[in-house]
Amino acid sequence: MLVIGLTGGIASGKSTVSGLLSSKHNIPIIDADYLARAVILPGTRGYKAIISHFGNQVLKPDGVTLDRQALSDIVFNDERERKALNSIVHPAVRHAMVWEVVKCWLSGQWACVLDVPLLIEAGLWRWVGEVVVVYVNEPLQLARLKARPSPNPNERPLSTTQALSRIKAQMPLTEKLTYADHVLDNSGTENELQIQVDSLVNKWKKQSAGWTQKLYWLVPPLGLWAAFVTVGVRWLRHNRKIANKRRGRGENAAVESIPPNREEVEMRTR
Ligand SMILES: CC(C)(COP(=O)(O)OP(=O)(O)OC[C@H]1O[C@@H](n2cnc3c(N)ncnc32)[C@H](O)[C@@H]1O)[C@@H](O)C(=O)NCCC(=O)NCCS
Ligand SMILES: Nc1ncnc2c1ncn2[C@@H]1O[C@H](COP(=O)(O)OP(=O)(O)OP(=O)(O)O)[C@@H](O)[C@H]1O
Repeated sequence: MLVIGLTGGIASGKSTVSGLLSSKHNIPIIDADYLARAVILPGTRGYKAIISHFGNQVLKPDGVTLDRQALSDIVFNDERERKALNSIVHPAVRHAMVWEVVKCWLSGQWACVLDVPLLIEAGLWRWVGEVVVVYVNEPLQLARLKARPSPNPNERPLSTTQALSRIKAQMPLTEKLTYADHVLDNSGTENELQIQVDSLVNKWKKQSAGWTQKLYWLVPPLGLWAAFVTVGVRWLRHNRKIANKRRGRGENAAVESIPPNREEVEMRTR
């Protein structure tokens, strides 16, 4: 089974891509944001740890529900507090994710997607077969983040300062590109994004169509061996990229691997 790690920057379009992968191509999605919510619901160990660390200031007036906005204001403005929250939530999310992958494998899926905003930062990129980064430049990212409707209608849209502090809480997207096996450039329309997604899925389908995939499923030790080889090759390839980057070549190569966005094309042709 092909385990695909899908990442990007905040509001770069990961959910839009995973929506396409799920609805159009029927690929199961394991959504880290969803799991991160589930592991801190009232009564869970995560919930108790959050209250014990952050206190009642992160509770709504009902005294039970977590006030996500209040928690965001703290963690997106203070790296130490963000690390504290991560250390509560991330182990539980990782645990839940492993189970979801096992369930996909047992049900005979040919692929599954881990939609994880912090795939690179948390080191999970090492454990997937393919890393896909959804890319937009920062001005477009900021504009889309501010324009995105909040799931809670009572919440005000993010200010520029709030939006920037969320963007800065993650590794710069250009740096994430150095980890990518595939880059989806989301600077254009959703239709243009869909064309890139379709072509990537076709490539994966061809790659997974052979008898070896069926053999790996039927003979689990072989499947495990193939997974170890994939992970080992990924580490070696990335170390080589980093070594090239240190020699001053790799970073440009990664950035050049994405198509120029519309504004850049317009500027170049002016
Ligand atoms: C801070 C919280 C309460 C904000 O909740 P809110 O509903 O406003 O946002 P939501 O959960 O939908 O996250 C939106 C986006 O913010 C970014 N983000 C969330 N948490 C983090 C973090 N710790 N560091 C960097 N970026 C983050 C991601 O890109 C995510 O997709 C929540 O995101 C949270 O519990 N974060 C810690 C867990 C985490 O790291 N989640 C990311 C996936 S594991
Ligand atoms: N090609 C596009 N053109 C215009 N708007 C887009 C495009 N792709 C995504 N959007 C919009 O940008 C916003 C962010 O997209 P999306 O929610 O998919 O990003 P995300 O990377 O999943 O964000 P997060 O990390 O916060 O979960 C959404 O409002 C979405 O509708």
